[in-house]
Amino acid sequence: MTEINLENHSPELEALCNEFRANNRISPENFELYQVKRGLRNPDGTGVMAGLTLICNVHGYLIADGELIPDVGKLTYRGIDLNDIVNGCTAENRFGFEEVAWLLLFGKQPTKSQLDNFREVLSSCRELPEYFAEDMIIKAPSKNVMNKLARSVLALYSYDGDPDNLSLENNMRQAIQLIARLPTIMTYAYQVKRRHFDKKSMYFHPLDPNQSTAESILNAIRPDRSFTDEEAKLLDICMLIHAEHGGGNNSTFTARVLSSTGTDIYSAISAAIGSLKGPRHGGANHRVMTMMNGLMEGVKDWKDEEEVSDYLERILRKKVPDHSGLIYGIGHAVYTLSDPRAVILKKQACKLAEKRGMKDQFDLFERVEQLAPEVFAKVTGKPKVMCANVDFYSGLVYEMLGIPSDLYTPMFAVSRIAGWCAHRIEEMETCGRIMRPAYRSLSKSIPYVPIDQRN
Ligand SMILES: CC(=O)SCCNC(=O)CCNC(=O)[C@H](O)C(C)(C)COP(=O)(O)OP(=O)(O)OC[C@H]1O[C@@H](n2cnc3c(N)ncnc32)[C@H](O)[C@@H]1OP(=O)(O)O
Ligand SMILES: O=C([O-])CC(=O)C(=O)O
Repeated sequence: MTEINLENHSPELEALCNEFRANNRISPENFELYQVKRGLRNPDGTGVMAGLTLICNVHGYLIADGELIPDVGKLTYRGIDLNDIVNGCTAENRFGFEEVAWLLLFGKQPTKSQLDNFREVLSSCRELPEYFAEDMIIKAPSKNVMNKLARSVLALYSYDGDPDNLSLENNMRQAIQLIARLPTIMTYAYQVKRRHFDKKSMYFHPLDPNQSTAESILNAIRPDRSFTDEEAKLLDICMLIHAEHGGGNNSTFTARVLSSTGTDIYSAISAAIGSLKGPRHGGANHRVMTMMNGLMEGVKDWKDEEEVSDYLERILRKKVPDHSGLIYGIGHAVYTLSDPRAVILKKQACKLAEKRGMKDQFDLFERVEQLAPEVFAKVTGKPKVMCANVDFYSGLVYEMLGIPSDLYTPMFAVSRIAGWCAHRIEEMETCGRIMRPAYRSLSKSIPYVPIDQRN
């Protein structure tokens, strides 16, 4: 008997893959033929309507006479414009992430005393269960912090005295604890990754209960624990604009799909983290920076639009690593003319770049944002209104804030957990039916062949 060598590119593995290729072709025309909504998208690109929500609205286009008309993007949390939340918190010079988490979970802006109370509860829940860090994080390091977040969230099930109780009260307790603990898990996982894989020092600074979530993250990742109020407030803005994006984004939908089965919160949230890690979703913020670093090296004159366009064309033609053919940070399933979060981040990135002497880098990002749609149209022959999405400028802001690249996508997760929890609870409290779409089968009936008659 030949042993199967499972090493990458081994002839045996290649033979197995060829077996798969020979028996698993579905031609793209079949999607149209059977009216299957590839990617759960209608023929005009809009999403298939899969649910009702009170939590958020994502507006990116208008429909007039059955035609999709591109529009300026608008994002509202519980009916309130995201820009107004950011401007309100900035004008009052206070942190906003905790307030947004309350708004998303409970449906109304908190009063001052409700907010003070909620902040205290969150900070009292930040510590991890006894021996959790030792057993789940330090003893089993992961190269990837998102992977460690997902595994840790799943492991929290075993530390919960009542993990499968689906009452609103229990879901709410678990949600609040998860929102508070995920940043702690993230910073511990990062320290362990640094020590184990990067051979650098690892430090676990004590938590300070008086700090906001953004401050506690900076406290945990800076070797000397120092940061300015301005830096913490900017990180807080980054967190609140990533906190929620409707029920249809892939990770939130994942959390809702799992929740619709009646599974526990830890299973649903760890699956959502796995979804967010993907480079077409939250993982794009990390890929944007890798892509831009490649572009900075590959383009001699950053101001030369032709040279930048040529490089973007090479990306789309899959000639540049990672050979995905994607210009990361550009395009969106809903937004057309603009993603309001990218607009906010761009403004912050520009301000910070001027201060940090990184204006040339910022200008190059802006050039890519402007050129990408026309290069896309040239290469695909399909003109498309596309804009920078939330992931385009976030990595640049994080880099200028001294946040390590290992934490770009995890920062998204520790923010979005507020939205995931709100949607899980909404799914369980207001829907109550298992999600179960259909797949059209293209297989034909064939007879079973006894093993000694097969060739
Ligand atoms: C937090 C977030 O998730 S924000 C999004 C983060 N992701 C990225 O930045 C990755 C780059 N962008 C993309 O891949 C896409 O624009 C997505 C995933 C965001 C949206 O994808 P879709 O909803 O399928 O976009 P849309 O319907 O406009 O796409 C039409 C076609 O253009 C392609 N396309 C869209 N954007 C890009 C891009 N930036 N680079 C290359 N091709 C693109 C799509 O892959 C799709 O190709 P297909 O017809 O061969 O399947
Ligand atoms: O809505 C989407 O498809 C992706 C997105 O921007 C998000 O989840 O923030």
